[in-house]
Parts: sequence; structure tokens; C-alpha cells
Amino acid sequence: MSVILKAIRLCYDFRLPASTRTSLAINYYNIFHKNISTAVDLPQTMASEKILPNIFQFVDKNINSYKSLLKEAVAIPSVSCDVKYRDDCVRMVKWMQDKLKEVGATTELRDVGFQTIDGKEVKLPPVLIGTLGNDKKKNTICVYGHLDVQPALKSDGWLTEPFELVERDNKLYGRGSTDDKGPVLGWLHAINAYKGVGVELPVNLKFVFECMEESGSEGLDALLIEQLKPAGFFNDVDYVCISDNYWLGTTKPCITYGLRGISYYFLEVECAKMDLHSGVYGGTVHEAMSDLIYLMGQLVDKDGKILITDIYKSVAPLTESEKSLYTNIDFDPEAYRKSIEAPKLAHNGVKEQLLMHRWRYPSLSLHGIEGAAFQPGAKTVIPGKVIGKFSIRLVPNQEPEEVEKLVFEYINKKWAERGSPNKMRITAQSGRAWTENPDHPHYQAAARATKLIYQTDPDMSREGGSIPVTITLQEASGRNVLLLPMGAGDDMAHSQNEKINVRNYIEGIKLFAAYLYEVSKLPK
Ligand SMILES: NCC(=O)N[C@@H](Cc1c[nH]cn1)C(=O)O
Ligand SMILES: [Zn+2]
Ligand SMILES: [Zn+2]
Repeated sequence: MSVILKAIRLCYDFRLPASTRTSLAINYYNIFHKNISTAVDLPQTMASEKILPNIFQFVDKNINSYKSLLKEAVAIPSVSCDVKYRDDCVRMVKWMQDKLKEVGATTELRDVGFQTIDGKEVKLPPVLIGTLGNDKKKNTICVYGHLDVQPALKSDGWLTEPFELVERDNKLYGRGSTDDKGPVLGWLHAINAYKGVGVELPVNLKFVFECMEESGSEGLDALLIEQLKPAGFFNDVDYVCISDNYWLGTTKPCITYGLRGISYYFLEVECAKMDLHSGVYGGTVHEAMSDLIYLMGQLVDKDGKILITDIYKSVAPLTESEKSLYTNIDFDPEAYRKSIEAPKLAHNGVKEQLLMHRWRYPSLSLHGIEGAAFQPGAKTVIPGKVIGKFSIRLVPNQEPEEVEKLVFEYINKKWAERGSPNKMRITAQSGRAWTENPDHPHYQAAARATKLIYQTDPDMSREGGSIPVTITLQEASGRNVLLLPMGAGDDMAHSQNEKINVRNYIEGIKLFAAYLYEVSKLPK
């Protein structure tokens, strides 16, 4: 057994061709899965032990078409936080609807109303809901993903156009390649691969694909809780799966059972109704930007400790048994530091401390200032109004309403101390942290699928980022929710030169196919 595992690992080490890897995976599969008894009788045209190996071969033969489809998806600039791209968001959702229809899913676009931007009502992109199969004997998996992306401009420091998928050194560069268009398409390709080898899907699928995740999933919770749940959408769902995060590092796969929440703040200060010439007005007005910088400078100290009164009070105390979890996780702080070219990491770069501060302690980040003259050049203006943006990543036990209250009280106190005559306003949007039971058979099924593809046991990890709808899906379905990442830890989601490795994309498709197969064998 160990000889085969070693052989497969060596294949990766020496970058052997996909076909060689696939035949080794087939050998491995045949040896270990010969005697699997299926809980559900799979209607299929071939023996069960042949299904996945055939699918893997099919996937390896269709790599170019998977790249082409990702290229099409990346070319739609579905940036959710900028209304100027709202039509592209709608176009993206409809594009995906067509793809789901092509694989035989029944789909509908659900209207989720409006959002208010600068006092104006702006229509939200529709949410794409889909169903594929309704065989009562099969398990039903609800898959969630998002089709929107963070903004990106070549001038931000991208080496190539962000909305044009470019392959370089076995990596596919483009906005959304890893977050989250690659993984969303991965599901489509996995379904297609079953069709391609003439095997009926072993599970039923339900889809929830939105285009506002990067902007707090506006409208989605209400749709899920007030409409889809009462209509019975979740009644037959057995498991929920989301692929919208990344491995911890670059080589070892993981399965994720926790996310931090997020509390996002807009802190507005206004000193005049228009921008002012600093030569004409400088020295005569209380400047909005100085007030804002003062407030933003009161939020966090140089070591990342949050200065908001009582903010750590509700954080769960660290137990001895939890401590040992961090020691056993495969994470290399030095490689992590080098990959972002940071001079030094916080917490002296100690692995356990870094993981804990990513996963189980809150962090506060300053994101930017709207209205500031950020473009190059010596602009001598006093901005009339500025909006500072910061967020706190929330952890279990921290309730968003409580945190918002603490932040508002703290900002109001600091504002009173400042004694500025200007107008100050703070608003927030928040979502709770999420954790799940990683000892559940659902996680074991995903671990078996992962081991089959990557020949190593995945780490059970948590994640510092947020996917607001995860907890809603957990509550609405009452089912076990699992995060199955496709991309690697250095994919640079949200950043310049976001990419997905060709290997992660292609093996990820196989992983999804194997996951569907493994979950089909779980009891109903
Ligand atoms: N891949 C998940 C992700 O990137 N989520 C965002 C969610 C977000 C953005 N603004 C508010 N929530 C994240 O920043 O974690
Ligand atoms: Zn995402
Ligand atoms: Zn994201």
C-alpha cells in the first residue's frame, strides 16, 4: 500500500503527466475500494469500482474545455461592490443559469429586492436556484457558491488584464479564478464528467449561486429563511457543501469546519459640502480627513490588539485540548511570510499563535478611505467628506449586535474626546462566525475523497475569512455543512494577480466528483 502511495506522491514531485497520475490513482482506487458496499443502489452502466477512475480519465481529457469555460466566466467583470458593474453581475448569473440548464438542472432566478446606496435604491442581482435530480433513494447535497468578485484594475499592479484569464507557469491568472468562479465551475464539470462517462449522478443536487457575497450577501438570508425554507427547498437536503476557501498552504489539502464572521463599518466625517482648495481654506476649517485619521488611529495598536473596550470579553477561553489542535496542523509560517514578502509576521511568527489569531481571535483591519485623493500626483485638496472603512473578523461567541454596540460606543466616546464640530456617522453590516462538527460522517466522506485525489489525509482546518451565508444554510437546512476548498493558500484571492493552479482546478474537479460519490454512500 505504502509503495503505491509513495509512487503517486513521487509523480507529483516529478510533475509526471496527468495520464500517469490517473492510472496510478486508478490502481490505488481499485485496491482500496474493491469491497465497498453502497448504501444506495447506484443506477449505473458500469461496476462501481470503475466509475471514479473513468471519470478521472474523462476529466484529464477535457482540461482545455475547463480552461475555456473559466476564461469565459472570468471575462465577465461581476464586481458586486460597484454598481457600475451591476449589469455584469446579472449577466454572470444568467450565464451560469444557462450552464446549469445544459447539465439538465431545473433553474430559477429569484428576485431579492433592492439595496440602498447613497440614498438611492439599486436593484440587487438575482439569486440562481437550481435542482438536479429528485430520486428519493439518493442523498441530496445543497451546493452554494458565488459568482461575484472583488474589484480589480491592471493599474493596481496586475501583470496582465485581471478579467482575462491568462495561463503562466501552470497557473491560471484572473479575477475570480479561485474566488469563486473556478470552484463553482468545478461542480459543473464534475456533473458533466458523470454524464460524459455515461453514469447517472449518484446524488441529487440543489444549487444556491449568488452574486453579492463579496458585499455581504445582501438579500440572500431573507430569500433562504423567508421564502425557500417555508417553500420546502431544504426539506430533502441531507448535506451542504461550499467550495469558497483555500488550503492553508500550497501542498496539503484541507477540509474546513469554521469561519470567522465579519462586522464591516463605514465611518463618515463631513466638514464641508464640497472639496476645498487647501491654499484657500487650509487653516480655516476643521478638516474631515484629520478627524477620520484620528478615529481610525484609535482602533488597533501596532501589534494588532484591538483597542475597542470589552471587545475580547465574549471570546471563548482557550482550552488545553484546543491548543494541541494547532500544533498538529501542517502550516509553515516562513513559507507563508515569504509568499507575501512581508518583513516580519505578527506574534513573532509562532505557528500556533498565527493560526489562533487567524481562526479563533478577532482581528481588526483598516481597508481604505473613500473621498481621499488616492490617485498619484500632488493634489492639494481638502476633501469635504471622507468615509473610512474598517472591519472586525468575528469569532464564535461574538454576537454581531453586541460587537456593533461596543464599536459605536467607543467611536462616539473618542469623537466626544476629539471635540470636532464636524458631522460624524457610523454604520455597520455584520455576519456571525460559523463552526461545524468535523467528526461527522460527512467530513469523513470528504476526507476519503480528498485522500483518493491527493493521496494524503487532509488537515481539518478553520479559516479566517467569512462566508456570511454559511451559518444561514446550516440553520435553514439543519444539516451538516462542509467547506471543501479547491485552491491553494497562495492563490491571492482579493489581491493583485489572483490565480488558481491548473493542478488545483483539474484535481479539484475530480475531488468534487469523488466527493459526490462518497456522499452517495452515506446513510440517508
Ligand atoms: N471567499 C470568501 C470571501 O472572500 N468572503 C468575503 C466576504 C465579505 C466581504 N465583505 C463582507 N463579507 C471576505 O472578505 O471574507
Ligand atoms: Zn469567495
Ligand atoms: Zn472573496
